[in-house]
Amino acid sequence: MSEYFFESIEKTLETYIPDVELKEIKRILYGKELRKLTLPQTALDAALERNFLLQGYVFAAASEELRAPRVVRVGLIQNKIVLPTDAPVLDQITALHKRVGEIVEVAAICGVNIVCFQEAWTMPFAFCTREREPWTEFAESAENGFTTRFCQELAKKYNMVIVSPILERDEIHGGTLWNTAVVVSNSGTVLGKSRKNHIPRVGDFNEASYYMEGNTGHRVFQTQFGKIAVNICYGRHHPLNWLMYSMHGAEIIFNPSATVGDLSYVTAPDGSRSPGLSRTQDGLLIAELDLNLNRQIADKWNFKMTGRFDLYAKELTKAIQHDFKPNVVKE
Ligand SMILES: NC(=O)NCCC(=O)O
Repeated sequence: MSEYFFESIEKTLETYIPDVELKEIKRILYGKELRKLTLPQTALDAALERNFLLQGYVFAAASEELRAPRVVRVGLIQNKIVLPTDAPVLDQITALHKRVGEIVEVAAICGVNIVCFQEAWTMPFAFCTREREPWTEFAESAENGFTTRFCQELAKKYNMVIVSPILERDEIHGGTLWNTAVVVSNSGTVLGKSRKNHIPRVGDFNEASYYMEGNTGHRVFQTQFGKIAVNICYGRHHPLNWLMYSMHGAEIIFNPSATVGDLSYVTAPDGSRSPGLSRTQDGLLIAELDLNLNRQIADKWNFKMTGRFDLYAKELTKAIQHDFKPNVVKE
């Protein structure tokens, strides 16, 4: 019997569920059925030839009288490693640059304005091995490392903002390691970096000995295409982490990850989401977003107005004290 590979939830649903039920299932799973983005034939051909999936969806917003639509295209790239993990370190990094570079070229044909690579994209996902060498050798300077310079070239060439999550070596602070997303402006300038705030300590996903807890807070980057933030991987399980990026004004929050599931998707403030890519193949997922949807949904649900943040700020300040007494009423 040939080996069975689970490709994606969507593929399985589309293969086995009749159309009428499928429509309803998709509505429940995705909030609403998103329109597929019409992509240029040259891009579709190039993706086929370069052996990666290419999909695109549109997250529309209602038209407004006083504001023009603020449409931006974002791209998310997922990719396998190219060379075996015992190949020379620089060869592994260079091969990944080449692979991701050819996907970015297709993103450019599709008019992507901001592209985000996966967590620690220049290396095999080694953080769950607990080995030191050679993995720490993949760490680079966020400001002028080999990979950042590569991204600066791409950003300039394609007029695209690039979110490049790497293992960072910070020479200014004694060569310490961090899990960092470098944000490169479409001008090619390094806008800055944002470090992973929460480190998983989940069984073998114990990354604490590889890098330190981030100290860049909830930084938001003002780009030509909108205000963006990066909540790296495990940080997604911490609702306050999302909240704080939003408090600082983020309009798009990227969540680059290296994990065990099929989790690469795009979701909008109205709760709708795109399908994910394949669990086994490289891919580029594009979403066309009208950023006006952010305020429309904020006005509809009033979460910021009803959030009672003052109340929580006071309660949390008390709750973190060592002598905190939980507010429990007993008979
Ligand atoms: N890399 C990482 O943070 N993995 C944690 C697992 C997850 O958040 O899915």
